[in-house]
Amino acid sequence: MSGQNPLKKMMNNIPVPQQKLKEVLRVEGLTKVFDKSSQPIQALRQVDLTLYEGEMVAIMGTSGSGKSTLLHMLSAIDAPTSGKMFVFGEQRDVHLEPQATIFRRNHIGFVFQSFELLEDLNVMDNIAMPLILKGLTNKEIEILVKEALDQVGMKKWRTHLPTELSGGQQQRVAIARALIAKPSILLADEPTGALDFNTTNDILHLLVQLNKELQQTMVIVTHDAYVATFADRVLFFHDGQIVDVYTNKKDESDLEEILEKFKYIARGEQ
Ligand SMILES: Nc1ncnc2c1ncn2[C@@H]1O[C@H](COP(=O)(O)OP(=O)(O)OP(=O)(O)O)[C@@H](O)[C@H]1O
Repeated sequence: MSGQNPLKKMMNNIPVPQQKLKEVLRVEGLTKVFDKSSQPIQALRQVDLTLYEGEMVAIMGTSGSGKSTLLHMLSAIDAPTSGKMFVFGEQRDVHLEPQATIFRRNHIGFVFQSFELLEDLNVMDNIAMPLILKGLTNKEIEILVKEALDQVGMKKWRTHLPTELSGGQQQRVAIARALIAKPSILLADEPTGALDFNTTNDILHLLVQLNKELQQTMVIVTHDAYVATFADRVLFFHDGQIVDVYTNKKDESDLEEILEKFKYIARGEQ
């Protein structure tokens, strides 16, 4: 999309949350260029974004618009080409090792479309993994895992292997694992992409419940407008930029309005 595209004009009218919320993570001028091949790819272009405590944000956008790249930058899985990152208001350089690993352990929980559970470990041990890496004692781990199993409704399945679980159950375990170390932000890349409609609903209700109970900031990348209706804000990406934002009213008009915006953005691609 060129600088003249009308989508860019909408940036002036992006609504921000009304209340004075506590800032958790902020990025300014985040840019990512993949330049290994002969033709460099600009995956993110000067993205500015603030994430607030306890909010659920959905990210939608056309394929290749930079959604996953943004999550990789926010979680310090990969480093941006340029831009600043602020953690609880303080500018931090979290993209170089060993700071990147420490930042991820302390601040980030990640949920993937394909669950990414360790196949040889049972449910309890998969959930415990971030705490083992953090060096907690066995007693501390036991208490926290028990609490997490209750939160995601997987107590009965605690000694089972991932291969003995349904997709929805595996995602419950993955969510428990992502949240057990009480991260500042949960990042989820298409968390319901591999699930059927009913299981998607179960997982979304679980995420909303945990978001409320724990005041957990969540960012969910999704292609599914229905999934986006569960969020407080929906950010629309196109060509490496946030081109629009929708604040959910949490009523029946949301789905229609999100679909409209998404269709408009997809048309802007042509
Ligand atoms: N490791 C990489 N090396 C080179 N190019 C990459 C790499 N990762 C992503 N890209 C490119 O960056 C752009 C953004 O990709 P990204 O995966 O962030 O998009 P997306 O919005 O998540 O897409 P999708 O919805 O299809 O998953 C694309 O053009 C993609 O080809």
